[in-house]
Amino acid sequence: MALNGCKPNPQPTKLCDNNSHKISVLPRRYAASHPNPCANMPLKDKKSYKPCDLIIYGALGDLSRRKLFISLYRLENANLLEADTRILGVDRHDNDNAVFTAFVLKNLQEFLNDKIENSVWQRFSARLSYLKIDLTQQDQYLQLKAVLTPHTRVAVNYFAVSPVLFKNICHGLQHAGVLNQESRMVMEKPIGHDLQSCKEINDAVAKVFSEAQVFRIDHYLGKETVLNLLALRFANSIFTTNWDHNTIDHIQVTVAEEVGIEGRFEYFDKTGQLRDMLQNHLLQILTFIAMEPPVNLEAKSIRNEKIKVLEALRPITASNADEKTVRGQYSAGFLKGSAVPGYLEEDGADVDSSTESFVALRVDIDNWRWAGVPFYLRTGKRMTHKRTEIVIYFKQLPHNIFGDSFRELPQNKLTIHLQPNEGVDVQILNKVPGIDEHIKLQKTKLDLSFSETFKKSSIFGGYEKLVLEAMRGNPTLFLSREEIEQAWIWVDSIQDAWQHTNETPKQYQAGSWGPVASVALLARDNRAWEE
Ligand SMILES: NC(=O)C1=CN([C@@H]2O[C@H](COP(=O)(O)OP(=O)(O)OC[C@H]3O[C@@H](n4cnc5c(N)ncnc54)[C@H](OP(=O)(O)O)[C@@H]3O)[C@@H](O)[C@H]2O)C=CC1
Ligand SMILES: O=C1O[C@H](COP(=O)(O)O)[C@@H](O)[C@H](O)[C@H]1O
Repeated sequence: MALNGCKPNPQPTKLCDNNSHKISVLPRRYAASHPNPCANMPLKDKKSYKPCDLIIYGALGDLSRRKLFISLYRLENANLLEADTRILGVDRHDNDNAVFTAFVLKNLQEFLNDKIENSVWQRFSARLSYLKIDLTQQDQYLQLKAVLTPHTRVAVNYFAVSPVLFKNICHGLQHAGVLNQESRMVMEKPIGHDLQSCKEINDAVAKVFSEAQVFRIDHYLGKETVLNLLALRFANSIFTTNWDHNTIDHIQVTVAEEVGIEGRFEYFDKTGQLRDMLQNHLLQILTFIAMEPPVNLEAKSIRNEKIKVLEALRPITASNADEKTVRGQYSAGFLKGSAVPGYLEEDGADVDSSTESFVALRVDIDNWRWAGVPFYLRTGKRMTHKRTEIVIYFKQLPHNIFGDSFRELPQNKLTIHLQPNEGVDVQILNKVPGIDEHIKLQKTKLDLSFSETFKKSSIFGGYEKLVLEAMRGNPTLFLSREEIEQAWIWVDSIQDAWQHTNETPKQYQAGSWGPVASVALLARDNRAWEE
C-alpha cells in the first residue's frame, strides 16, 4: 500500500541535527521555500538524513483529534514539516484515506482557532493516509510491512492510545519486522497509575525499544513559557543570583482548567487530578523551577538535575497528609454565565465516585537551595477560568523606612504566565511622581507580554514543539524512565496516605477557585493564593 500522495523518498533536504540532542533554538524550515541549511554540510551528514514517517496509533481518538492534528497542521503552516514527512493514522475503524482525510479536516475546523489556508491544507492532506489495525491482533500489523521501509525512512511510532495497548503495539511492530535501531516510539502520559504499573509498561517497552528510542512526552515541557524558565533562570544574572532560600519566600504554581471531564469520565475517574495532572505536568514545572543549573542543554544534563529535585521532595505520608494536601470534587455551578453539571452528574458518571478533580499541596524540597521555601501547587477542573501560572514571592525586607506610605511593604513578585497570555511580569514598588512632602509608593508592574514583545500573532502550544523534536530525534524535552518512576514514588505515597486516612474530596462549586480548604492550606502559613 502506498501512502496517500507522498512521493517515495524525494530529494533529502536537511535535518542536520538528528543526533545533537540539544534544545533547538532556531526554527528550521524545509527546503521547498528556503535555502537548504545542509547545503554546505559534509557528504556523510547529508547521507545520514532519512525522511520520517509519523505513525499515530489511536488516530481517531480524543488526543489525536484535539491536539495532534492541530499541532501538525500548525507546523505545516509554519513550514516546519520536512517536505518528505508522511503521516499515517492507525485505528480500529473502517476508513479509507479519503474518509480519514475528511475526518482530519473536520477536526481542524472544530478545534483550530485560526482560518484553514487552502494551500497549507493541500500540502498537509497530501501527507495523510490511514490503516485499519486492531491493535490487539498481532497479524494485522503485517499490513505495515507494505508501508514502512525502516532502512530508508525513520518510523516515529506515536502511541496515542491507552497504556493497556502499549505492549500489544510493541509486540505487533516486532512481529511485523518494521523496526530497526533508528525507529522511535512516543509514549503519552500518565505512564501507568502507580510505580508498579509504570515499571511494567517501561519493562514491556524496553524489550522492544532501547531507552534512547523511547520519547516520553509531557506536553507542558513544550510550552513556550516553561522553556522560557531555562532562559529566565540561566541567562539573567538578576534571577540566577536571587533564586534560593535567601531571597525567595515561597512559590505558587496554579494550573486551573475551565474544562470538566469532556466525555473522558471512564479514563478520568480511574485516574483523578493527582495522577492526571500533578504527577506529570506540575511536577515537571516544579523541577524546572527548582533544579540546579545543568552543565549544558544536553538531554542528559537536564534530566540529571531534574531527578535530583524529585529525589529531594519531602514525602507526604498519612502522618502529614491532612495539613499538606487538599482533595476536591466539583459540584454543579456556573461558568461564564452558563450552568454546568457537577462531577457526579457528568455523562457516564458513577454517582458514588470519590475521585478528585482538584488537588492542592504544600511541597517541601529538602536540599540546600530550597530549605524552608514551600512550593504550593494546585490544579483543578471546572475552575473560574483557565489560568496556568507560576508566582515567585520574594522575601519581605527586614525593615521598612516608608512607614507612612505603606505600613507593610508588599513582597516583590515574579509571575510567569504559562497560558493564556504568555508572558512574565514583576511586581515592584515605585515612587509616585510628585513633589509632595512625603514619598508615596505604588505597586507597579514591569510587564512583558510575549505576543506584544515578540510580535507573534500566535504562540505554539506544547505539542507542536515536542512532535517536531520527536521527528528530529531530539530527546532533551522528553522524560527519562528514572524521572517518571521517581515522580511515581512520591505521588504513590500521597495516594496511599489518602487511602489510609480515608480522605474524601471536599466539594467546590464549578466556576470557583476550589474548596475552601485550599485557602486554609496557605492561611495556616500566613499566606494566600494569588487571585
Ligand atoms: N485526550 C487528551 O487530552 C490526552 C490524552 N493523553 C493520553 O493519550 C492517550 C490516548 O488518549 P485519548 O485520545 O484520550 O483516548 P481515546 O480513547 O479517545 O482514543 C484512543 C483511540 O484508540 C482506539 N483504539 C482503542 N482500542 C483499539 C484497538 N484495539 N485497536 C485500534 N485502535 C484502538 C480508540 O478507538 P475506540 O474509540 O473505538 O475505542 C480511539 O480511537 C492515553 O494514553 C491518554 O492518557 C494524554 C494527554 C492528554
Ligand atoms: O494532560 C492533560 O492535559 C490537559 C490540559 O492541558 P492544557 O495544555 O490544556 O493545559 C487536561 O485537560 C487533561 O485532563 C490531561 O490529561
